Amino acid sequence: MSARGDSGPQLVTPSLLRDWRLPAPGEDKYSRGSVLVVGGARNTPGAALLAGTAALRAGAGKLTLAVAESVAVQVGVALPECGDIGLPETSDGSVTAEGVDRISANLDSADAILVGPGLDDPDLARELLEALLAREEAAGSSGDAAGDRQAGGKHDDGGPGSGASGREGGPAVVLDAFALAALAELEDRVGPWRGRLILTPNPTEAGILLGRDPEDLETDVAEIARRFGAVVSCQGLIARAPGVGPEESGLWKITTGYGGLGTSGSGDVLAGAIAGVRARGTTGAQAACWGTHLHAAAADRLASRMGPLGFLARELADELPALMLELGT
Ligand SMILES: NC(=O)C1=CN([C@@H]2O[C@H](COP(=O)(O)OP(=O)(O)OC[C@H]3O[C@@H](n4cnc5c(N)ncnc54)[C@H](O)[C@@H]3O)[C@@H](O)[C@H]2O)[C@@H](O)CC1
Ligand SMILES: Nc1ncnc2c1ncn2[C@@H]1O[C@H](COP(=O)(O)OP(=O)(O)O)[C@@H](O)[C@H]1O
Repeated sequence: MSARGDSGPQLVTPSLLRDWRLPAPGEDKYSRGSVLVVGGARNTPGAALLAGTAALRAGAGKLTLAVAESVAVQVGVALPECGDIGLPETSDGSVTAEGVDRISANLDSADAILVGPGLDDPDLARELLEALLAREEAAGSSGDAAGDRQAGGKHDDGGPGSGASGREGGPAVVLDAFALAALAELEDRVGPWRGRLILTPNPTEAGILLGRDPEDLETDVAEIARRFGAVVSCQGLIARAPGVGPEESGLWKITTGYGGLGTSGSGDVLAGAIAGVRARGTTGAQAACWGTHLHAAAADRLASRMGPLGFLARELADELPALMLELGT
């Protein structure tokens, strides 16, 4: 099914989502997938909490938050449903790349890894991504499990009606916030993640990925997807790169949401919701379309109850289960 006709992007309507059903809940938390969030500097632990909460509200079965060690205990208490891991940090509380060893087992077992919410240092974020990519490159060259997954993995990222599972190609990698600025500097090293990368830039971050100011967002989001071999969700537009799915490319647009979504922490909730849906076994495009719709529909719902401004990002996450129920999944 072509996602983009001559008239532009395919609209993500409730009826399209009903035809593009989420995986059945399965028997236990393991069948609903696990999410690892890497972020949460000492000054911004809330971003990791918001993202993790959204992942669970979107139905993910297990959650681990890897955050600066000075705030890890508090994060674990604030969200008792998560496992938490303390990462090495600078004297300012910024997470450093040395922590990758501490999350090695989680990187191997997670279905979706979300990097970025609450990272606060551009240089350290780049070093963290470099360390994660180096680990992938080493796994690929030694032919171990992770490398086999990449080599043999299938990235059948079909559109509505596709029964493709997103798990077979290895863990999805969702990047947000400072991890996006870091990725812009690592374009030539992104190979191991191509086909399982999801990017959630706001328009500022889209400009950083493009290396110029955005002009026409439909064209620009598709360009970012193509350059990074990714699915991209930006301001209600979702693009899938050629080669990520069985079709050339795809472009979708959500029909819900408005400027009230621009509230502190909203982007963290969006990234977490997409990671949560992806971990359940969807494809990248399905996760991005579903997560972006749910995030925006949650804002519409809150606005109708509370008014157009003043709702909190964490309240967006709380709306997700009922919205999924209404869509029959
Ligand atoms: N409750 C919380 O703890 C919250 C934490 N947040 C976190 O705060 C951090 C900043 O997010 P904002 O949306 O305020 O980002 P900004 O509006 O400061 O910047 C937008 C983007 O520009 C890039 N950027 C910013 N400064 C840069 C620099 N010096 N060098 C290179 N690139 C740079 C990054 O990609 C960043 O995401 C993120 O980690 C985000 O997750 C926010 O999401 C708000 C809520
Ligand atoms: N007018 C709008 N239409 C659709 N989505 C919007 C609109 N304004 C904001 N959003 C969504 O809200 C998100 C806000 O995220 P962001 O600005 O990154 O928040 P934060 O960094 O504080 O978490 C955007 O990424 C976008 O998905």
